Amino acid sequence: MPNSATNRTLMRNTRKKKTPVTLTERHHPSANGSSKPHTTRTLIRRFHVLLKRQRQLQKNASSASNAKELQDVEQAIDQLGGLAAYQRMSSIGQGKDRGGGSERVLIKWLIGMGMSKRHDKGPLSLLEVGALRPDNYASCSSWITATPVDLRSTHPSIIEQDFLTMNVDEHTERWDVISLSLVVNFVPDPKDRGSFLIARITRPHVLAGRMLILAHTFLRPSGLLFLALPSPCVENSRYMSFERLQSLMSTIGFVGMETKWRQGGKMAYWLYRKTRGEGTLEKFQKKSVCRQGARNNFCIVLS
Ligand SMILES: C[S@@+](CC[C@H](N)C(=O)[O-])C[C@H]1O[C@@H](n2cnc3c(N)ncnc32)[C@H](O)[C@@H]1O
Repeated sequence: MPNSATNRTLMRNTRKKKTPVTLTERHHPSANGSSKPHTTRTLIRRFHVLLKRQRQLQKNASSASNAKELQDVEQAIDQLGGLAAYQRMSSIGQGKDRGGGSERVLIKWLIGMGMSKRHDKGPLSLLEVGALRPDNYASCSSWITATPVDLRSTHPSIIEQDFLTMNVDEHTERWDVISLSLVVNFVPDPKDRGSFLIARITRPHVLAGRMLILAHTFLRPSGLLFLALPSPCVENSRYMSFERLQSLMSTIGFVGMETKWRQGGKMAYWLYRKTRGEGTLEKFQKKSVCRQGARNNFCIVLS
């Protein structure tokens, strides 16, 4: 069960005290930018395009033309404010005035499953990976003890930690719930990653698969995984579909409990329960085309 020792152990190894980004980056041009939904979305989209191009160019940075373009792309990312500005924009997008963040979907599902009333078992320990706000679960503090972590902390209460480098011995079967909301589709620049080893793996689809497998390892038996992705990742990807995702998840060892999405919508959400993996990972070790035509390239590979 969650306790302050959980947080203390994590913090002892990894935590760096951070000044809230709202204080440190007030000087940056994008810090005072408009928070109109349109502006926010446009900036987030621009970030995605630049980050994707950056990854493509990094694969062959030894060619002179690529190196030059890479420099330009990195300059453009810096001009937008880098990961800090991207996080700020995503955080604005999560605001209550925009319908709130994904945590509202998870909380509703957990309440529906009776999790807010299991008084004898104590509060649920929830690891929130990719947390932009420290208090997403504050309204449920009597039955959820949340531990927010992010690659780049934007608040002193958010632990600065790469999920992919969390200590496996320490975290195996430790968590009741893990939230991966808009994280599996987001693989930032290697220089934003703490670990050199992980930094060398730049293939986002491999990191995405690794996150899901780690989440399975870190959950208690029958623990719950909350996954949120932009709908196009499954609705309009060359390499991913709802069927393939379901098959991949049951291979890792997740059984679907809840799903929420609508055709042409922005977001898709799933709640899975940890179970035993079925079959072998082999089928998911390589990209496999699900749809032809002009599609996005979102993909998850289990290696
Ligand atoms: C698009 S934001 C999503 C924020 C929020 N969870 C939401 O649903 O709106 C993605 C966040 O995930 C974080 N992130 C990505 N990979 C991560 C990793 N391996 N470990 C921890 N945080 C990670 C990024 O730093 C970024 O702040």
